[in-house]
Amino acid sequence: MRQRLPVAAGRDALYTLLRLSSARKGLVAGFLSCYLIGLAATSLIPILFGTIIDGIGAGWSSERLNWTAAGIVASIVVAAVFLRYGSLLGRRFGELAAAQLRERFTERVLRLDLGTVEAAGRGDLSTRTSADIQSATTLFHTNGPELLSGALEVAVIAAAAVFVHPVLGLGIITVLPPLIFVFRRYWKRSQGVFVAERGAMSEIAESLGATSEGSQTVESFRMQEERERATETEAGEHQRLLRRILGLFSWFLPATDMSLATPIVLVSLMGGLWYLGGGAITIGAISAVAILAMRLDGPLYRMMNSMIEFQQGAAALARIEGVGTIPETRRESVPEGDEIVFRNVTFGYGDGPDVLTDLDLRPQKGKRLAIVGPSGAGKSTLARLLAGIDAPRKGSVTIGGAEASDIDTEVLRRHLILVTQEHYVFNASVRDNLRLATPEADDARLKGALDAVGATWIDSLDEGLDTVLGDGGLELDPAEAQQLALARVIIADPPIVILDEATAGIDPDNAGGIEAALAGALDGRTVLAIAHQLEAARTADQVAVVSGGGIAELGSHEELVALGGEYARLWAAWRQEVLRSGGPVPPESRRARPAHGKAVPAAPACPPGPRFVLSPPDVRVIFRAVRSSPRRGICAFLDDTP
Ligand SMILES: Nc1ncnc2c1ncn2[C@@H]1O[C@H](COP(=O)(O)OP(=O)(O)OP(=O)(O)O)[C@@H](O)[C@H]1O
Repeated sequence: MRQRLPVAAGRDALYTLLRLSSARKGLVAGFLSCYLIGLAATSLIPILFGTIIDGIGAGWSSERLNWTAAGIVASIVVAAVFLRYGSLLGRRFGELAAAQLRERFTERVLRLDLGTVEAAGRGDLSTRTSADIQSATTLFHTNGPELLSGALEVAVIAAAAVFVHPVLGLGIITVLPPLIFVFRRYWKRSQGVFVAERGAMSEIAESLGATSEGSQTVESFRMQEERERATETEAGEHQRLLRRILGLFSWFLPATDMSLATPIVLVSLMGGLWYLGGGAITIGAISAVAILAMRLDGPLYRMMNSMIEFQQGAAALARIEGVGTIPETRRESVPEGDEIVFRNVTFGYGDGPDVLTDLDLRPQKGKRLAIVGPSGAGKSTLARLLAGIDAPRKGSVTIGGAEASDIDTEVLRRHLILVTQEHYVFNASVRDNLRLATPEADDARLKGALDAVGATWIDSLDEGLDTVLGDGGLELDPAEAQQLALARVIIADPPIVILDEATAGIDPDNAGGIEAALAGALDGRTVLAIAHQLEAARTADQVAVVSGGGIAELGSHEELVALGGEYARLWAAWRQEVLRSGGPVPPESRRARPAHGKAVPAAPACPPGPRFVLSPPDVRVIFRAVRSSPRRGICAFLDDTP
């Protein structure tokens, strides 16, 4: 059951908006002052225009009329300069506030418990880190300033109209109560729908991500239709919400249109009747107030147009702020040393059954421990517990005496690195990607680490370590990305390394060599290598077999093969599999041994061609064949399992 990340309440999002604004009081004050001066200047234009009309009627001198006209030109210039500068300040404020929002969000996300992220699903977090951040950023540098400047313009126009003629000016103000009513009603009804719409976007991202990541499984299990149906359901829900938003717009827009038409009709009617009735009003005043009423359209339409994006931004901001409401798990323990102890560990996921039960394990310090076992036995779970991602239900997993799940994340990272099959390549140079954990590492160290993991592709890059990776740069394939991650581990050089199928994405013919090189580079570190490729187990100092919820066997490769238990069976099965698939063969098999156990000279390297798995009764016959016909291209690997 997925547990979506929380969404902050609307007032919390508003509070963030105000807090980010108050952090840049100078810019906000500059923006508001410039806008006010600019808007006052624009409002002066119709007032002066009305004055000219009345002045002509009153027989003003041409000099006086010219000066008034010059006042209009000056107002235009002042308005242009101040509004432009105000807009620049608004955007500058928006960019800075958005940058601060992004930084705060990144910090919060990095502090999140991996378990929380996993429970929410990646789509939720990735939509918040991409589309939501984008929308919230637009809120700060475009829609927010537009709405604010629009509201200011409406206020200044209304004030100017009241200044020209208090009674007619009230005609303009009549637009405000119905508009505020319509806006409020619309906002109340729509904001929840906008938040739901963003959530539906996350679901689609989650679904598409799962389908593309698991494409092989989808194909293998013929799940295409099921996945299509799931995506269609989520897209259908998203469409339904978009229709609701359009439905809300279908009454909001006509209602605001009607409200907008009211003042101009009212002002013309009132002014005309008043003038014709011989009231104390001039044509100039009526013209000025009518022009001001007409100018209301501009800011109000601008505000309406920004509304959808503003609401999407506000919904996005509530989702971003929601991440900050997740209580932070305090991790305060500090390990003393690097000794690892699993003691009576019982663990299961969520409410599910126990995966591990009363497991005890004490890996030897500075040695390489291979963890093997059947699929689903709990090997990766063991790694997650040691990496502090999950805490055991019972018992303890300690590093240097401190509970792994309670060690401060920064401290834990210095002690331990977990390398899985998932590697993220940052949109930065190879050098920056490698130096993430160790900023002080020099180029020689970076190159040495790349060599150790067989990343020869670096030599073919014209710009070497300066080559930019990711979007717009060099796209690494999964195996190369994995090599980069392994090189990063060598550079970071932590005392404990967990390799969870870390070479699984690399071509099997090279994986063995890389594992060996990696083992050399990590010599003296405590390495827990979870291995499907049992070749890694053969070369490890110790092998632990995870089975039945605990450690079923523990010992060296030779000891466990001699024991003839679960490991011996796994080893035999793996070799059979390797032989069948024509992959790299474990060294013991390369040396053919007759039934009485006397070693024979190693067979020459095999050319590509058909391979056969032989059962023990065939051994002698084939031996003779290989010895007597070495040039016939027969290449035999003898299965020496009992
Ligand atoms: N996040 C999870 N939520 C629920 N169950 C999980 C989760 N991860 C693993 N499991 C279950 O826990 C059990 C142990 O899984 P784990 O991945 O540790 O096994 P494994 O030995 O590493 O398997 P494999 O060799 O196939 O990777 C399995 O039954 C698996 O389905």
